[in-house]
Amino acid sequence: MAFMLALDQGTTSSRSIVFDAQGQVRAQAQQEIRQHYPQPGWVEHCPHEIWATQLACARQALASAGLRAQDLAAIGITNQRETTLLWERRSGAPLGRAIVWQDRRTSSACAALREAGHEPWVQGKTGLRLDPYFSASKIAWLLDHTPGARARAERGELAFGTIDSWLLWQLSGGTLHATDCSNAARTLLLNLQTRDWDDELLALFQIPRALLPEVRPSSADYGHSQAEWLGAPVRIGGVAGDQQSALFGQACLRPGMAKNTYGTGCFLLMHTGERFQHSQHGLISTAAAQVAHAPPQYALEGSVFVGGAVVQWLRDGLRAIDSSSEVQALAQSVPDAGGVLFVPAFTGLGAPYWQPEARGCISGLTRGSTLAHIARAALESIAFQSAALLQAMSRDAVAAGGVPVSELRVDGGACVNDLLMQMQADLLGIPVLRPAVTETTALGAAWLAGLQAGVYGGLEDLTRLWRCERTFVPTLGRDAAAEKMARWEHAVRQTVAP
Ligand SMILES: Nc1ncnc2c1ncn2[C@@H]1O[C@H](COP(=O)(O)OP(=O)(O)O)[C@@H](O)[C@H]1O
Ligand SMILES: O=P(O)(O)OC[C@H](O)CO
Repeated sequence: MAFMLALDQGTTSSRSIVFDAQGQVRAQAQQEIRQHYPQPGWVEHCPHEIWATQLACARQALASAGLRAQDLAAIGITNQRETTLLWERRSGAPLGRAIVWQDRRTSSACAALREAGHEPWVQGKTGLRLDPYFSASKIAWLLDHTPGARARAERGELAFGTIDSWLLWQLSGGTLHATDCSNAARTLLLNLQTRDWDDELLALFQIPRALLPEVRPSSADYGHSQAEWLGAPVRIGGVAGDQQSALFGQACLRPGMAKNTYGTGCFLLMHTGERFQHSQHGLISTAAAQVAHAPPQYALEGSVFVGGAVVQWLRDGLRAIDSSSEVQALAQSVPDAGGVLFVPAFTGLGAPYWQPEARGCISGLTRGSTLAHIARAALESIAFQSAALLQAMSRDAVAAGGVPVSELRVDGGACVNDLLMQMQADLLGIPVLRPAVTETTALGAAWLAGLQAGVYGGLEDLTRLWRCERTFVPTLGRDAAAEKMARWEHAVRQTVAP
């Protein structure tokens, strides 16, 4: 029996999961990582802690599975994307902490580039917006605020990496400086069509090419881990950003197939095939995971900033529940939200609205409104925001000559909530499919690695392995769903400052 070890380095924790060739979880381990908030709007991670926790989890998962390194066919890496760090090539020492994707310190630098009219051509090449979310402005910030860094970068003494590159560097004992196309596509420096770093983008952000890792496909040869880490060298065969990895792990491998991950935020991705497609509806374009020697694949992506986090707010802010899992019972204690609408625009609204100044709003309250109605409206808000994204994707798909999305595959911590999943199916009017293995992010990395190692013959094998645990079928009439969406859109407009 072949086994794969997935390293899943996320924003709040490092996890490692051992999968068998059938895609079943054999063992897993997880450790939280510390969040550093040195100033308002800044978020940092310690690179040493990321590596130490990831390695400890890998060892622990392997031991709990009762396996040795020799039993592993390959390692796959998946990671929080965009998070940026620099290190010294000679010593491997990081130049300070990593700047996390959520960090907004480069907002004004990005605004200045937008005001100077650069966004259209940057979007044309990268599929992205000029936003501090992506890596480029973070790299420039580090070069400008770390004494001597810019000159050292130009001399080729420093390396830039997203978290995948950092883990590869560590695993290879400082011999491999590489990334995969799905991570590189989130830097604002990769030309999505040539799949190479782009000189005009490098010039715009004033980033020396000597800093950058080599870009490889997601399922490809990444060498072997050093024997000291797991007891013997293990082939590294897969690397992908966590959302593209989840799209792969959901076996969304053909144009029009889509997945939504319901975590703190929600990340919706739709495969668009071999075509780099620009959104007409406020979504971003990105590279999907790519298999070596196969054509590049693309996806459209949209994210909801406050998804499961609205349930955390019910718990910690309102103290309406003691744990997230209690929200379903509270929301189900009433037949509907009683006219209450909750737009959780705590930190503005992302795609397809792009309203950074919007703030949260609970409307439609009456004398009869209760916490249960608010809890139900909170759950509905996750479904409404996701539905708005999926509808935008379907419109883009149709505009490109394709067909609307016909089913939605789901994962993430909040997908266990049956009520939420039913609300989602009702609003969308398409089936919502929850897989038997909901660890799809790690599974995607394991599959990418397994493909490279020859555990699987091709993508058809993976399509066959994907199993549905439960399908939520829409029960609401389309007119009623449209009316609900219209009320939601009206409530969204109320959150935007006049
Ligand atoms: N039963 C539930 N119903 C609704 N939301 C839930 C439920 N259980 C967990 N959540 C939410 O899911 C989120 C955690 O999901 P997870 O995938 O672990 O997030 P992340 O990877 O973003 O840290 C939290 O925001 C939590 O409030
Ligand atoms: O760490 P996660 O799973 O919340 O994912 C973070 C995303 O990759 C950010 O783009």
